[in-house]
Amino acid sequence: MISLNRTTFLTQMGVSGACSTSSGTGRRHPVSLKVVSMDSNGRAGDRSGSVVVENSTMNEIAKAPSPVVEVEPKSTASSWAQDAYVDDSAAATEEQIMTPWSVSVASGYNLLRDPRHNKGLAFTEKERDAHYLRGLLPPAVVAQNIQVKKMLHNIRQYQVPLQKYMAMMDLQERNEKLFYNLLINHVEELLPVVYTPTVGEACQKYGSIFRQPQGLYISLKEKGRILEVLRNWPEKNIQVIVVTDGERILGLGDLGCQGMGIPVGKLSLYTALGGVFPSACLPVTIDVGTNNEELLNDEFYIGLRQKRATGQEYAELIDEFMTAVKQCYGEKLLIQFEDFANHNAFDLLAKYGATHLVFNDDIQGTASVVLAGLIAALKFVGGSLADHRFLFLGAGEAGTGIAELIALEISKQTNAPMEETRKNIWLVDSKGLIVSSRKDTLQHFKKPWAHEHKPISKLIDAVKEIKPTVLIGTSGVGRTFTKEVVETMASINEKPIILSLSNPTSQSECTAEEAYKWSQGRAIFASGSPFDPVNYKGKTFVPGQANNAYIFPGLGLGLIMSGTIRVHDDMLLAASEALASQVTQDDYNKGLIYPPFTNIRKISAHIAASVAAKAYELGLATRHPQPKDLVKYAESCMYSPSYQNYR
Ligand SMILES: O=C([O-])CC(=O)C(=O)O
Ligand SMILES: [Mg+2]
Repeated sequence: MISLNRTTFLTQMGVSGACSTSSGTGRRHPVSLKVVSMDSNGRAGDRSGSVVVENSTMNEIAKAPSPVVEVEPKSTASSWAQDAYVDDSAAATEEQIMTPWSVSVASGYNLLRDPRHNKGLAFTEKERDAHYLRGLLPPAVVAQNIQVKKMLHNIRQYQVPLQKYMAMMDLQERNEKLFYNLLINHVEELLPVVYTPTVGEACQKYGSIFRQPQGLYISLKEKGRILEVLRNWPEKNIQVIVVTDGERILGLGDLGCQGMGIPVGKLSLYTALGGVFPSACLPVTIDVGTNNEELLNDEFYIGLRQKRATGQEYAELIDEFMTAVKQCYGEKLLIQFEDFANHNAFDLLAKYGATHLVFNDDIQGTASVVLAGLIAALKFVGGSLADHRFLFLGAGEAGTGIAELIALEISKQTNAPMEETRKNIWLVDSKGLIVSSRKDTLQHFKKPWAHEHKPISKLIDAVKEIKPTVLIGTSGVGRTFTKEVVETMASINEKPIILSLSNPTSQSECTAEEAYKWSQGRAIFASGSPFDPVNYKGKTFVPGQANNAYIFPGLGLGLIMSGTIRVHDDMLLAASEALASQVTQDDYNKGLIYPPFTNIRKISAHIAASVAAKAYELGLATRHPQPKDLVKYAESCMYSPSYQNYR
């Protein structure tokens, strides 16, 4: 048995940066980190996690007579994963509680139940010998591509999308590499299963389908000890957190604690589409209660059974969380806010934008993807953004976020001030057109859009009056782009741009079929949730999916790989331009304003490179020197779902 100083050990593992330059060809040991913790009564608990250690790193360990290696719990803590866990230091007093660590090579039964390292039947004969797996597996050795084929076959047997979702989640909990291999190589087919729209239904029924917990739950019960709770998570080198409080899950409203499906789903896309390592991703749900009566009365509900905490109680819990994650994971941790209600989302972004690397997917990610689609759509319809008139149904996070980014892009293109460029952009909310006479009663994020106009209460009248060239739905209310609305758009424009962005499919403002049929095949249409191609009068129309899934994985990778410490609007513009530039002539020929998801890893690498380049230009990147070829660098940073050889 040998001891390693923890700092040396972790540095050798490259855990302070997932973008290590490992060629991926080296042999690796599946290593489980084991934390033996004690509660205040001195009872021992046990949390295990795993890391893969490069062969060279493990040479010394390999010489050890036993596969169990203990890591010295005392260390000069300042360099342990750079910013992390600084209080566990040599200077700490005896009264200060610390976490004793040990590390062991995963083997035998435990290895088969460790999703990060399990390969199932793909373990080779040699690995079965070396890792005490003899007899624990049937004799057949099966290659990963055959495992993928089998899983795909099995998933296709399920008729019900939720069953497919559950099968995918089970796989993620059983064999992570296989899960990602399947998802990456069949992304068009499986994205709607692990993500929108099925994830919406999964959240609604999360309590009854709940098997293995995924992610970290932080509820009001944990107030005052969030730092401690974070330490229960088995991974220490976290680079991205997606956090929700479950109050506005997609267009489905308050799903409380059951919103966890969203951070889990978003982070699996961070890995599958953006190549961020799964071990670096942490899904979090903050449970402050729910106002959803149905859930409160549901015996299978998994969250706190109380009405939502608001005001100071809410703010204090969020603040404790934000402080704790920065203390634990450092300045370069990316925190993605997801599906918070409007009344918190803007304020949280404004508050923490100054102190943390934060990004609101619903405000900024959606804005960036829509702007990309519009830039691409101009190839069909001509003119510049400044020549168009925009009307939104929905003036929440997505609506005002998109509107603001369009105004910013026009302002950059024309040098006109934002107050001017906003004037061609109109928003309708539940009370009608947002106009100056409503200004006093408007929420602050709507005020910049209150232009001079007589009040109009109905969308159809606003369409007739404003005569938009682009109609964008972000209201979260389904079927609001009626036949009359679409027909009116088609009577005003030769090629009306119609975006039905609300999710999931049930909340879409209109279907793809309706958009094409009611516009006689002239609409340029995209939606937040996927729709199948539509045949109209013998022609096939392929609707694009204007979903923030195009943007956040690449944007996140760009921020992480450059060590960026703050998100800047110019990075969102750079992401939009990079995405738009990936639309090929072939895509245009099919009527697409977004490239297919099949090429998403390549697209994400381009987005990441553009975002990183902008971060370097703005002086916000901390990884120096700047890599020469940022696209290649982004690709080299990406997680591979292929199995690695274990010695
Ligand atoms: O999750 C999605 O599909 C897009 C999104 O952020 C939302 O609708 O809130
Ligand atoms: Mg969202």
